[in-house]
Amino acid sequence: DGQKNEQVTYSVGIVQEKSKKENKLFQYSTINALMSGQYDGDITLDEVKKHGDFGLGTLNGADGELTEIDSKFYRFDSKGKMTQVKGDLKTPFVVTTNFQAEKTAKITNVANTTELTAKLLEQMDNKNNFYAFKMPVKLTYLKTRSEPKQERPYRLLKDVLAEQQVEFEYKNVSGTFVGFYTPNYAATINVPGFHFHFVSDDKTIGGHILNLAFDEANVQIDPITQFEVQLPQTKEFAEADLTKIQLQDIIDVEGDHK
Ligand SMILES: C[C@@H](O)[C@](C)(O)C(=O)O
Ligand SMILES: [Zn+2]
Repeated sequence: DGQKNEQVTYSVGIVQEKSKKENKLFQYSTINALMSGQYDGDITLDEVKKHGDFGLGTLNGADGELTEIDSKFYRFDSKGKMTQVKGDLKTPFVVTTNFQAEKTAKITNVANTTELTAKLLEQMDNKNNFYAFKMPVKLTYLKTRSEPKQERPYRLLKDVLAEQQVEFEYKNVSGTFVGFYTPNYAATINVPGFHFHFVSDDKTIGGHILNLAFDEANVQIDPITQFEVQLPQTKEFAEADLTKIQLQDIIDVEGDHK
């Protein structure tokens, strides 16, 4: 009958509502506690990564600089060695978020962290939010620090870093820049202003960024509108006087003052 057999197919697409990340920064302990010498936390990295896949901090004993990318944790130690660390290690201070870029911005001709922070501020619509920044970048210059594992009785972080901070300088290093911004009103909770760590693509170079330079990169920007602080339930934390840390002490510890 010449009836054309039409093959009719229906494809049923289940529209997956893109799961809106809860847009939260999770942190364990506070920067004031870390600055006060609270170097032994009671949370493991496996527990931390339940709260986020992107972050930074340190390990118990202030044993090096910790950076989290895609839920993997890397320690850059005071000998300049980077290792991926196991999830059963504990941390006294860490911040993490499930990174989700709201926008990406091209940044060019950055000669130092001062210029970088100015360019990042230009991209921030609300400076009373927290922010996370993720930036694959080829750094033409990188200066980082780390510090050795501390022994009890623990000293203030500013004294540890003043005497034992080890600085490293590199040229032409490609990797991932991990940055956070905390509004000054939260300065006793987290590092006020900007806090930058780095992990090279070959996982050999990183740490806490003291200075950097690069020609061009696209920074992914994640405004964060909630933050959750898990307080250590250690005896030392319960007995610590966390009111003695001065804002200037934190600024001095975080930046490059050479
Ligand atoms: C270990 C510290 O150097 C830390 C947490 O990276 C920081 O306060 O910058
Ligand atoms: Zn740091």
